[in-house]
Amino acid sequence: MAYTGAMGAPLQPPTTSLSSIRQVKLDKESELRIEVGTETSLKLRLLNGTAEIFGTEIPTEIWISFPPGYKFAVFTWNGATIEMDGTTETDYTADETPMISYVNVHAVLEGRRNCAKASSAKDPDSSQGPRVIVVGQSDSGKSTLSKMILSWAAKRGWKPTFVDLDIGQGAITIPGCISASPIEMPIDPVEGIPLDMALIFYFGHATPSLNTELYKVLVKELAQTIERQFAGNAESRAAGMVINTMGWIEGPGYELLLNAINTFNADVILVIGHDKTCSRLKDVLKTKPNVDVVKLQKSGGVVSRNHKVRQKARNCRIREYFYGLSNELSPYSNVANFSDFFVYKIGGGPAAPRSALPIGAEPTADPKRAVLVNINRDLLHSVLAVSFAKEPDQIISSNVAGFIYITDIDMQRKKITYLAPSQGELPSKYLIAGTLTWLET
Ligand SMILES: Nc1ncnc2c1ncn2[C@@H]1O[C@H](COP(=O)(O)OP(=O)(O)OP(=O)(O)O)[C@@H](O)[C@H]1O
Repeated sequence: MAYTGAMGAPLQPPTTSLSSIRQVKLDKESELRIEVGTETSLKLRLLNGTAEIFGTEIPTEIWISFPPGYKFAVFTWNGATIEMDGTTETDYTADETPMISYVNVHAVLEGRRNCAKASSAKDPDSSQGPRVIVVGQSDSGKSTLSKMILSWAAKRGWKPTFVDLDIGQGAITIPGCISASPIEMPIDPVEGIPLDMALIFYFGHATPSLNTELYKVLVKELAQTIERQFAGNAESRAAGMVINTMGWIEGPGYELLLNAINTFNADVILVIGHDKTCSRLKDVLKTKPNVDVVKLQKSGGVVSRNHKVRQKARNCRIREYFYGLSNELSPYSNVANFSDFFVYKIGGGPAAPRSALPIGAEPTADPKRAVLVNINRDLLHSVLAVSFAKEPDQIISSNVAGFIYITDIDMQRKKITYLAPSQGELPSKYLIAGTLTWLET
């Protein structure tokens, strides 16, 4: 059967695919929730009105490209028309969102930053802006809320510090890291956070249970470094920080959460949609009158990701580090001798010599000890961090310059082939290995 339209012009057969160019009109305080199709990217632009993606306003008339699988929402405070070109897995509009409560939090934080700015820099307490920590189960929208309140603050001219303690996904850099970065501009919804000012410590695993002691040590190192930066920079101090945490909030995960709250001296705890954790935290922190525990509603748009999707997201993040979001980066493949590097793993080796232990006691592995490992094919496909340490005993307390990816180990010629973001010698010969691997596809 042939299709003909007005004036007898042929029409395309009807299709069930959502791949055509189409417009969506959004009423005020509503959002368009989108999951980009898994195969191709989606282009989107704002035709009229105003709209933002996770706290960052989008420009009018400019097409923005979103990679396959990307999940996001375009929210409007006052109404907007959006145009999309490409395939989506799903897209729908929602007028019930927790955005008003989120922006109210932003307003309170803004007030505290202003008070901090107006105080004498000599008073370390009153000149300190809010230290916010965002808590919730996996897929409760913690990273999204963190980015939103950071972007709203940056839009008002503040330069708050983003602290990412979520080693599972990595909102600043690759997974397996504890990191921080000042946010000087609203966060680009696609490109994310520039790495040039990031302070990164490498934990080396995507789950904290593999070495909780090391996790705590790195949290402390990062907190102390930020504390020193705040001491010399009144502007950053007044802007405060927003800390994104892991979704592990039960058992040892809860202990790590309390440890993070105390280590960073957090004074605003935002709990997304988890009554039990909220009341537990209120109870345990009631002796600290300056700490506010605030429960916030989870957005109905937050997408749950199963283990496989999370693993895929981790791989994408590592790929993005080396190749960029749309293959715009060209990493270098380098070959080095085994003797050019010292590869350390943290955790292992005896905690104390047997002679120092009571009779009959067995030495246990020290989770905070950097142990030199032999280079062998076990390291194939590992992601190693390049430490800034000058000496081996500084490895655990040093941040890292970046990462390399081991693509070949030649045991006979004693050569390593690795991918690095740039050409030439690495900034250090001390490398840190964990369990983080990547299979380049
Ligand atoms: N309103 C929304 N509409 C559509 N997608 C959303 C919305 N809010 C968040 N998302 C998406 O849902 C996913 C999960 O959100 P997010 O990463 O913020 O959760 P999380 O609690 O930080 O998860 P995790 O603990 O696993 O890191 C992300 O892909 C995010 O882009």
